[in-house]
Amino acid sequence: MSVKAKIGPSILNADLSNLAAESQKLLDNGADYLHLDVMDGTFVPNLTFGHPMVKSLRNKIKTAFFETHMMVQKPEQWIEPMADAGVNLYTFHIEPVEDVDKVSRLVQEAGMKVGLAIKPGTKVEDLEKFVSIADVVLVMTVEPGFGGQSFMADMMPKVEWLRANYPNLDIEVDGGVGPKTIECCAKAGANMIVSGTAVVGAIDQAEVIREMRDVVQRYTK
Ligand SMILES: O=C(CO)[C@@H](O)[C@H](O)COP(=O)(O)O
Ligand SMILES: [Fe+2]
Repeated sequence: MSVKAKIGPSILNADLSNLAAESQKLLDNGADYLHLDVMDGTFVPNLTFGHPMVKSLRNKIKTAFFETHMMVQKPEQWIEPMADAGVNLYTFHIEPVEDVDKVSRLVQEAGMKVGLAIKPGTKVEDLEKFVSIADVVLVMTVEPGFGGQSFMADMMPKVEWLRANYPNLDIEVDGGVGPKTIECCAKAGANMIVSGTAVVGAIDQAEVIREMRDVVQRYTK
């Protein structure tokens, strides 16, 4: 296996009125990348922010790696604006998309890496046919839409299956991940860890990030 352990805090439950400072604090505390949750109120029953907010954040934070987790019904609609906003990794859900290959190509042509996400109810086999075009696959460990939910350990067989079949693939987990659930994710084979509440709400963010990275590193060696 030659994948790197990376911790990407989700800023969903941070103080969004103070997004740049909250994001910079996470980076200063050791975050490897920022996970920006974009929700359109249709694909999921919640609404967050779009490319204008991401672009404003990019103006303040020049070099960090930005992932947008696109919980939207029409991911093809936001490719150009998100590329223009300075997004590095454009992760979209395959469920509402008719032609995943085509949308992935458009993401690449716009200069971003491709992330493909599945909801808890989606079989890993549905993702398998697109793995070759993906830079990252995201296995959701909660129903998308809200931060602060409980981790679904029953999603781990999907991660195990992906790791067994794709030793060098970047496999991300998202939802309810923190110090209590990290071992389970790392053991299954996840190497990109999204963590919202557990990191953002921590008294010592640096310690929580370090602790989770250490656990993942033990399994990625
Ligand atoms: O995409 C989502 C939720 O839909 C996530 O990124 C969560 O927002 C992560 O937050 P926690 O579950 O870690 O609090
Ligand atoms: Fe997310």
